[in-house]
Amino acid sequence: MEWFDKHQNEASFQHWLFVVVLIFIFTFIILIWIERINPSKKSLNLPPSPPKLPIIGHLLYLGKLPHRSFLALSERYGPIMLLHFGQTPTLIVSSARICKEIMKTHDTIFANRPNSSASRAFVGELDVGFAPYGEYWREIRKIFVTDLLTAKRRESFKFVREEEIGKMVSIIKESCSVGSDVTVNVSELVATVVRNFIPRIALGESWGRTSKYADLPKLVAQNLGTITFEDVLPSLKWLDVLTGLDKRIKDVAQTVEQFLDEVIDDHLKSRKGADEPGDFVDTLLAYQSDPASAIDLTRESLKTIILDMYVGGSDMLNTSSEWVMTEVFNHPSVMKKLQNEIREVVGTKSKLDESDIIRMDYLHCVIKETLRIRPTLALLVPRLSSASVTIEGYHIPAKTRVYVNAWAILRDPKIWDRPEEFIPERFIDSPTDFKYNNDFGFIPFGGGRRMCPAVSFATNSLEAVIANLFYWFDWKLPNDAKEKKLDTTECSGATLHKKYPVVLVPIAHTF
Ligand code: HEM
Repeated sequence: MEWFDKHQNEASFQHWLFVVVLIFIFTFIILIWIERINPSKKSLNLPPSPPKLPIIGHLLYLGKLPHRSFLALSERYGPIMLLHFGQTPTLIVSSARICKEIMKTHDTIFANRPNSSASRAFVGELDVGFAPYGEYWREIRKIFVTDLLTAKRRESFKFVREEEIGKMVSIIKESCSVGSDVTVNVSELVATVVRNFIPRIALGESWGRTSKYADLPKLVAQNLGTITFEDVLPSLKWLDVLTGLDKRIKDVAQTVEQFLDEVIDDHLKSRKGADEPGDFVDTLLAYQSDPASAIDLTRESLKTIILDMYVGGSDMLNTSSEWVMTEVFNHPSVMKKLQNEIREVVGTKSKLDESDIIRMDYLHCVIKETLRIRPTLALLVPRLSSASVTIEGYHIPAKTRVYVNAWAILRDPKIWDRPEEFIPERFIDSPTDFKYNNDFGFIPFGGGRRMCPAVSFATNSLEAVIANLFYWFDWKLPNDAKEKKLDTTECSGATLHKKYPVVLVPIAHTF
């Protein structure tokens, strides 16, 4: 009897399972059919789109490295595609011609940013990166750019940068003196320079309190790149709670809040006079208390703008320095040529001044070529259309998210000769520049109104770190290295990180 009951139960369970699967398949087919015959969509000339699944849309096409998946898709569907991530319409742009339509012809329509669960938790729409296009964004971006550009501030960056890089050089020299095959983790050392340098210029403090919050920039950048259920399938947002994603983002946001509150309170306690040199927070506080200022800067706005400087600065600079080091090391003839240039320009001074760097033309080319072949933000920062618009005859609805696949454009064979090869020489005597690039083929810092406001600051910092690493030292792989080159595997995330750190043996150069 027991045996009969058990099998009766099993049979009934299998029966129900069969019915559930059948209903599921049936619903799926109906949804695909509805999607195909939807007349409202048929009448609009929307950009090409691969077949999509009900509910999740094209989510499966994202893959581990979306910039690579999108390039493969664009080879089939063209340089302008409309995908749906869950319910979110998303335009994927993979050619310079269409990028120009987005960033120049229709720049004001695409000058907004979409937000996400993470961006709402960290900055709302109050920082430079996520503020909607308009008066408020214009004003805070102006503060940001002005602060980065004033001669006084540039001098202070130079001084702090030289000091922090000097410490890195001393550490490497020490390890050279220990033995002939002692490795250094260059990624970690560069991260330390940046971790010390950015807080000093942004917050006016060095490795003190910030050590307690050492991982914050990385955590914020990682979480900003996270897609939650709420972002793509709002009706399933309860899954974010179930998977712990919601808590993870809230926890990081709370730590960010606590950190920035401490920073602001400390600055308020020791306010500087108008003519004393201050840091970025002082600039913001001075703006806040100036009755002639164009907008009211609340404490919340202040915090998010500081976060832009702190996180944007740290994560971007670390990642790009690692890639420069990797590409240069993996191309010995480039490394030799670069070292010759740096050592020739510095001469017998036995000190590398930042003013020397202006004369290092090949170094500028190396930085450009690295950011071409390894753009730190492979898909830039997404834009959002504020009205419907026609591009190349296609209807782009309002509120469409736009990803410009910079990674694809920067290796487009129609623009670049031998695009997969690392050839800094391509930039010698070339007018192609980060800021003035009218054909939109060279866009590692984006373009148009929302282009990165820190181009010069970022490239100057990168050049200073790299020039020192190749001036003072020759480099080789550890004796037990299995490969002859540094690994170039990429990691998924908003920023194009390297999967493995740069670990090399330094050899102090004898002058
Ligand atoms: C190698 C380093 C860097 C790269 C490759 C880079 C790249 C970018 C890109 C691609 C964008 C989006 C542009 C667009 O939508 O067209 C952007 C925006 C931005 N970047 Fe950078 N960036 C770097 C360093 C920095 C640094 C050091 C800071 C801060 C000190 C910074 C602050 C910002 C801000 C605030 C925005 C938002 C601008 C806006 O929406 O108006 N970036 N960056």
